Amino acid sequence: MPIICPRLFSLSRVQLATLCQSLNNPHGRSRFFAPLYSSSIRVAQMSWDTREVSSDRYRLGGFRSFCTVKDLSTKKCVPCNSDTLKAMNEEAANTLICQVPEWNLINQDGVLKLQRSWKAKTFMKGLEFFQAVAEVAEAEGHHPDLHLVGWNNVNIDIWTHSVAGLTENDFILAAKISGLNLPHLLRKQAGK
Ligand SMILES: C[C@H](O)[C@H](O)[C@H]1CNC2=NC(N)=NC(=O)C2=N1
Repeated sequence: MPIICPRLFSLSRVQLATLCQSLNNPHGRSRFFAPLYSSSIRVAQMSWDTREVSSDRYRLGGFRSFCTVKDLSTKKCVPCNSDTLKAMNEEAANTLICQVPEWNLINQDGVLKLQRSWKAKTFMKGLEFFQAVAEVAEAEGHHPDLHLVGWNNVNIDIWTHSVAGLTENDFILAAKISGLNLPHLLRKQAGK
C-alpha cells in the first residue's frame, strides 16, 4: 500500500485534527491509524502522533507517514568522540521519535533525552534485562543510563554524553532495545 505524502490529503488539517483529538487518550498520546479516503486519493494508513514535547506541552506532531523501527535497528552507532558529531535540535528529534514510538522525548535540565519505563517481573529479572541491554550497548559502543528502582521499576534514559544531547546513535540504540524480545523478564506494560 503506497504511503501518500500528507500534504496531498484533501481533508483540512483542522478537520483531521478535530477527528484525531477526539481519539486522544488521557496520556496525551493518540495514535490514529486509519485508512482515510478523499475524493481523488485513497490515503494509505498514517499515524497521527501527539508527543510530549520538552516543555511538557502536548502538541499534535503533525501527520507523518509510517516510520518503521527496522530502518534504525539495522543501523550502526558511530563513535561518540567524532568531531563531526553534533547534538540534534528538538525539531529533528521530534521527527526521529516516530521511529521509536514506545520511547518518550524529554528535556532534562536542558538536555534532550529518550526515556522508557518497564515493570520487571522480579528484581533479578530486572538485572537480567539490564544485562541484555548492556550487550547491545557494548556491541554498539553507545550506552544508556540504567535505573532499577523500587525493586522492579526499570527506567532507561538514552542520550549522547559527548555532545550533551541527542544524536542518531541514541535512536539506533533505542530501536535495538525495542527489538529485544524478553517477555519472560518484563510485564506486558509498565504499571501492570
Ligand atoms: C569512545 C566512545 O565512543 C565513547 O566513550 C562513548 C562510549 N559510550 C557512550 N554512550 C553515550 N550514551 N554517550 C557517549 O558520549 C558515549 N561515548
